[in-house]
Amino acid sequence: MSNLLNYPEILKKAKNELDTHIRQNFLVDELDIPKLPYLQSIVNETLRLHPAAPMLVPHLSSEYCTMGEYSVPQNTILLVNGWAIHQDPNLWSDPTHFKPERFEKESETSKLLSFGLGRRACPGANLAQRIVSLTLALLIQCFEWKRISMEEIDMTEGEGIIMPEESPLEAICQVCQSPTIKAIL
Ligand code: HEM
Repeated sequence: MSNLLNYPEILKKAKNELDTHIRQNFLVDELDIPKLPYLQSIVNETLRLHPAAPMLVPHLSSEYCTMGEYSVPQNTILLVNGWAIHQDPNLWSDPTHFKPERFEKESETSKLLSFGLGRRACPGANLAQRIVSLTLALLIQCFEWKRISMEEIDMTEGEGIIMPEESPLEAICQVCQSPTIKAIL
């Protein structure tokens, strides 16, 4: 939501996608998510710039191995800096910019490490993506969002093994004008 409040044109585009694909006076449902590629791109771009697990989960080498030019002895703790990989200018164009459109190119999604890769990748990835997408879709569909002032939302990262914002988000949200949605809420 913080990024969407800093980029109102992206929020508007997501709202238009919802208005186009969801029948008037119906709440968006989990089954609608595949019809909302722009919303999914917003979720991907958020996980790229602000990965919930920026260093993934520590791994331990069960035997001697090599990684690129490095020799890794047995029983070494290995950390993957997903956050840095997600901002590598050799992999992403304009990497520090919040730009969901980059995921219109399907190959971009395969570069994401938000849920890890391989045998120990997150088994909850599918569930997490569905829940996050549905929650965001409902927040956009049901409320009009505004910043509390003209100032941009401060995106400074806080400390911790997950990636919080340093200052909690404060925003204005008003129930949207649709009578059906008003009645449901
Ligand atoms: C946005 C939400 C989530 C994110 C960003 C996330 C991210 C991750 C990451 C990065 C890893 C480590 C992968 C690696 O080191 O290669 C992981 C592991 C794991 N995640 Fe998630 N996760 C999320 C939600 C969930 C949910 C909803 C569940 C369960 C329902 C779950 C269960 C697990 C488990 C059990 C592991 C350990 C897998 C293993 O070591 O074999 N996660 N997750």
